[in-house]
Amino acid sequence: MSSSAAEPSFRESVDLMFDRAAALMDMSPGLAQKIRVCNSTYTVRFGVRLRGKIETFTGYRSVHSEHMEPVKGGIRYALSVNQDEVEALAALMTYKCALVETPFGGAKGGLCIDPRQWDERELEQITRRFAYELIKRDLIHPAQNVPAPDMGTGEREMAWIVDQYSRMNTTDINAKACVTGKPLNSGGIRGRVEATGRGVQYALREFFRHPEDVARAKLSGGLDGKRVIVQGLGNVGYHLAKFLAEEDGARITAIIERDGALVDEKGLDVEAVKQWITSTGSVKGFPGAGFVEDGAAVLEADCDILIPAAMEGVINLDNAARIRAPLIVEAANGPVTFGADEILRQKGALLIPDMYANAGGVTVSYFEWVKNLSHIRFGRMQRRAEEARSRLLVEELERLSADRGLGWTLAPGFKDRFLTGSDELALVRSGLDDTMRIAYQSMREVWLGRENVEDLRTAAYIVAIERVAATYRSKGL
Ligand SMILES: NC(=O)c1ccc[n+]([C@@H]2O[C@H](COP(=O)([O-])OP(=O)(O)OC[C@H]3O[C@@H](n4cnc5c(N)ncnc54)[C@H](O)[C@@H]3O)[C@@H](O)[C@H]2O)c1
Repeated sequence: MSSSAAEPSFRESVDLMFDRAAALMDMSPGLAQKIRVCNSTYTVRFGVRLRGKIETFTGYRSVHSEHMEPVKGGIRYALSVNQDEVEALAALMTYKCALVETPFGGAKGGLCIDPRQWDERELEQITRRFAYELIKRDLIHPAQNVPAPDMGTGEREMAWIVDQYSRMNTTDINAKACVTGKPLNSGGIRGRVEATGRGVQYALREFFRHPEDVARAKLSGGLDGKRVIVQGLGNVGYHLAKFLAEEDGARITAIIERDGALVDEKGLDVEAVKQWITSTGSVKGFPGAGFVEDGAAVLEADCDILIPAAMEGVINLDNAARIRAPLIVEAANGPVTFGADEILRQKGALLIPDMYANAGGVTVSYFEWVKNLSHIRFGRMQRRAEEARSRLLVEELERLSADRGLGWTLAPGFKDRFLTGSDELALVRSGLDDTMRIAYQSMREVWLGRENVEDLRTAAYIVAIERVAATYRSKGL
């Protein structure tokens, strides 16, 4: 995305960020090098007969670190997919999983394809063939390598992949755990589709619980009324924009898409914009909002929070100096290049890094994987425990009221609702919320507690690298 000749590649950018953090740590250069490099990248070229001729596709599955297995990371469908990008994304997965303590190594996959050029039947053929190539080599496997959706893929592709794996491994009782982000009827979990956007919301809520941190971004108060610009109204961007607007009172003052940006200082109706894009294929012509042809220029507009949620490299050496947002939340992976990161820091902007901000997806993927392996509806066990706790609480309230002659009565229906316990979605949400709070605390401790650590990204890298290093130290290389 970035155009300056001085800009490093995406993978180099991730490595430079790693080096900046590692230089502040007490770790041997040899171990740092081992953690930083990508273990392996598999390239596959395969042919599929489509529309009367043979089309050749190129795909990748990169494994960055197997310090824990399975390795985990999405599969991206885009024409821009290449080895450098897949390796950068795989490395970020290693650090992300370590930061939020999901017990996975890091991986990523990609297929060079514009999914909009093919119809559903053709996409199924292509996906099954790509999956076949990866399954054959254990690059999709419940115990070794578990993909998930990323840009250009979703539940539909994951359903084809799990079905393909099941056909090729008919006796594997854990087949459903070979991929996450599946539809519910293929072994998915409630709350996975929205999980990354929900995680961004929880990350922001946690940030705004710390007034000193908010002040460092030259902001004050909470999320209510904050002016937010979102780039990319796909899976991640749509959910986070909707939740922030509908549940936290934020104003989405601009939505930037591929073909332009919509702007409205009063706040855009996210649901209406999404429906418009779905029905017309574009943001153009959306009624009642301003339209800017050069969408990328809107990244530089005045706002409180800028959330790039589309792709990497969009804030780079060319535009970083003109970015006005005091707070930038990396919902996408790698939207800010290494050079841009330095410029933003010098300007005093505060950045919540990708490996933390968008970790909601992999966190809920972990819950889905555990659900598949345990062969029991997620939360059935916890539900029993919660019901028992709730029952004790209600009994205690009733006893207190009777003892003291208070005459308290519980609202009609309340007791029943209270005693039903939590459903799967509530458990997923509370597990995700806990994860985002705890990870923020661990990052924050390093950010504010250690000398020479100036920013949350470096802090996040330090926490992640320390955890990966600890695993290597205890189990050996
Ligand atoms: N899906 C997940 O669970 C997940 C998890 C973690 C991180 N991410 C990251 O979030 C980002 C978005 O992923 P997604 O799953 O939402 O993808 P998606 O394909 O669902 O949506 C991407 C959106 O961005 C738009 N877009 C693409 N290029 C753009 C550009 N140059 N300018 C403006 N808009 C553009 C697309 O039109 C689309 O609406 C990626 O960086 C991905 O790696 C996704």
